[in-house]
Amino acid sequence: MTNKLRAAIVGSTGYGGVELIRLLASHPLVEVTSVISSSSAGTPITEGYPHLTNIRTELLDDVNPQEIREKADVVFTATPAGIASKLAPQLLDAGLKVIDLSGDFRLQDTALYEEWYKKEPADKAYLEQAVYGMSEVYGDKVRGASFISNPGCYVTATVLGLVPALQAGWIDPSSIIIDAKSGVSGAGRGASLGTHYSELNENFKAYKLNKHQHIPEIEMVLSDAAGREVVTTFTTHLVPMTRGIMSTMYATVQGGRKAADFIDLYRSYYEGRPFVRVRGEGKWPMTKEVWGSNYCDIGFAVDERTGRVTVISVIDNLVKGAAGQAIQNLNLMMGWDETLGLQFVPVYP
Ligand SMILES: NC(=O)C1=CN([C@@H]2O[C@H](COP(=O)(O)OP(=O)(O)OC[C@H]3O[C@@H](n4cnc5c(N)ncnc54)[C@H](OP(=O)(O)O)[C@@H]3O)[C@@H](O)[C@H]2O)C=CC1
Ligand SMILES: CC(=O)N[C@@H](CCC(=O)OP(=O)(O)O)C(=O)O
Repeated sequence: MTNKLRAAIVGSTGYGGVELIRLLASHPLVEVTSVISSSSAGTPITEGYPHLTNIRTELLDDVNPQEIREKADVVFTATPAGIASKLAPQLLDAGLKVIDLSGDFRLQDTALYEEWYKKEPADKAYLEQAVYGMSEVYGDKVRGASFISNPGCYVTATVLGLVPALQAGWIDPSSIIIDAKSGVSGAGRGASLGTHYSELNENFKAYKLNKHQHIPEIEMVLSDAAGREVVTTFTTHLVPMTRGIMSTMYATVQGGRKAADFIDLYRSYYEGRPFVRVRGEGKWPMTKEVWGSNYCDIGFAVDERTGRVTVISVIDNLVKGAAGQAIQNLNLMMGWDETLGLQFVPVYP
C-alpha cells in the first residue's frame, strides 16, 4: 500500500501523457497507478515507448471510469479536443479529481467553443465546475479545486507575457499583436502531412491564420486583465524543432514607460511565483533556456521611436505548456508546495 496520491493518465500514449509519466516519476507525493489507452489496452507501455523500460512496465488500462476510481484519486486527461467533454463528467461523478489538458473546459461560452473547436461543447453544469488553471494569474481559485482546465500552450506563453502590463494600464489593449512559434511536438504524436520530416525540416511556416483555437482563450484572459474587451491578432508558426514556444508580442506603450519599468513591474507581479523568470535589460530569452523545464522566461525591449514594447516569452510546450503546468496545478489543488516534482533545471545545450 502506498500513502502517495494515486494518479491515472488517460491519453498516456500521447506526447502530453508520456510527459506526465516522465515528470511524475520523480514527484515525491504522487504515484502513477494507471496508464490508460483507448487503442492499446492490454499492451505493455514499453511497446510504444521503450525508453520507459524499468520505469513503467505495466500493461495499458482501458478507459473505464469505475475501474479508474478503484485505482486512482486524480486523473489527468491528455486527450484530443472533444473527448474530455464527455469523459470528465463521468470521472467527476465517480468521485475523482480531474485535470484536463485539452481545450474542452477552458471556454465557459459554449458558442465560442463550438465556433473555434468545431466540436460539441461540454455540458454547462460541468463547465461551470472547471477552474481555469493559470495559477500565476488565478492562483487563489486553483488552490483547493477538484476540477482543473489546464491552459493552452500558446496561451500560457502569451498571457504570462501580457497580463501584468495590461492590468497596470501600461499598454494600449487595442494595439496588441502576437506572433507565436512552436516546436512540432505541440501538434501531438500522430503523423500528419504538415508535420513529417521532409515537410518540416529546413522549413518555417505560418498556419491557422485568424482561425487558431487559442484566440478566444487568449482574449478571455487579456480582457479579464484589462477590464475591457480585448481583441487581438494572433499568428502561429511551426518551427523545425521538437520542443519550445516563443511568443513575441507588440503593443503601444502608455505613459512613456521604459524597458526597466516593465522589468520592475513584472518582477513585482510574479514575486513568489517561482516558474516565471523576468530577464534584465537587453536580455531576451531563447527556447533552449527553458527546454525540459517548467519555466516561462520573459524579456522586454521598448522602442522610443515607435512607442512600442516588444515582449518575448518562452516556454517548453510539453512542460509549462502542458504536463508541468498540470502538475503545478495538482500541487496547488492539494495544498502542497507548487514546485514539488518540478524543480529541475532546463536541459542545456
Ligand atoms: N502537445 C502539446 O504541446 C500540448 C498539447 N495539449 C493538449 O493536450 C491534449 C493531448 O495532446 P498530445 O499528447 O500532444 O496529443 P497526442 O495526439 O500525442 O495524444 C493524444 C492521446 O489521446 C488518446 N486518445 C485519442 N482518442 C481517445 C479517446 N477517444 N479516448 C481516450 N483517449 C484517446 C490517444 O491515445 P490512445 O490511442 O492510447 O488512447 C493519444 O495518444 C490535446 O488536447 C492537446 O491539444 C495542450 C498543451 C500542449
Ligand atoms: C504545433 C501545433 O500544431 N500546436 C497545436 C497546439 C494544440 C493544442 O495544444 O491544442 P489545445 O491547447 O487547444 O488543446 C496547434 O497549434 O493547434
